[in-house]
Amino acid sequence: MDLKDKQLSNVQKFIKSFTYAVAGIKLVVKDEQNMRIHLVVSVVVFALAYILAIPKQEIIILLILVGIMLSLEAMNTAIERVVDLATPEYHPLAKQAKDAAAGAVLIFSFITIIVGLLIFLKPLLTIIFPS
Ligand SMILES: Nc1ncnc2c1ncn2[C@@H]1O[C@H](COP(=O)(O)OP(=O)(O)OP(=O)(O)O)[C@@H](O)[C@H]1O
Repeated sequence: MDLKDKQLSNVQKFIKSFTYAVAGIKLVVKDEQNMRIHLVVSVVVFALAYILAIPKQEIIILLILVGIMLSLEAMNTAIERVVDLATPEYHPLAKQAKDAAAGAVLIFSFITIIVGLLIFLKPLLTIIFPS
């Protein structure tokens, strides 16, 4: 195998991994209502940011938060699936694993809401109550 073939197979490997990851995203969006809710909220947040002309630095913060939020939701789904695979019947450890994963999503949701309020509250109030 020459260098070109080796590079090609690395590219093919990368494309394969990318395809699997996209399939994972499709699955989470299709199967998980929470993920769809997060996606809709994200679209609304960025539309609002555009309408209110939120500064670029704050848009970047929102992008990071939304990215982490959606990734956490996908990771939560992965944990749920693995737990179901390992323990189809009731088990206290299965409950702890699922509850902890859901807790991780909830913690980050609270943080995102607080940051969202800090970013949006003032511009929204200025529009609602112009002085
Ligand atoms: N095998 C199990 N053993 C013990 N408790 C479980 C088990 N499976 C689920 N639970 C409990 O039920 C809760 C809900 O679990 P479930 O798998 O339905 O997740 P969910 O949060 O409803 O996710 P989904 O987004 O898929 O609806 C878990 O957080 C956990 O407390």
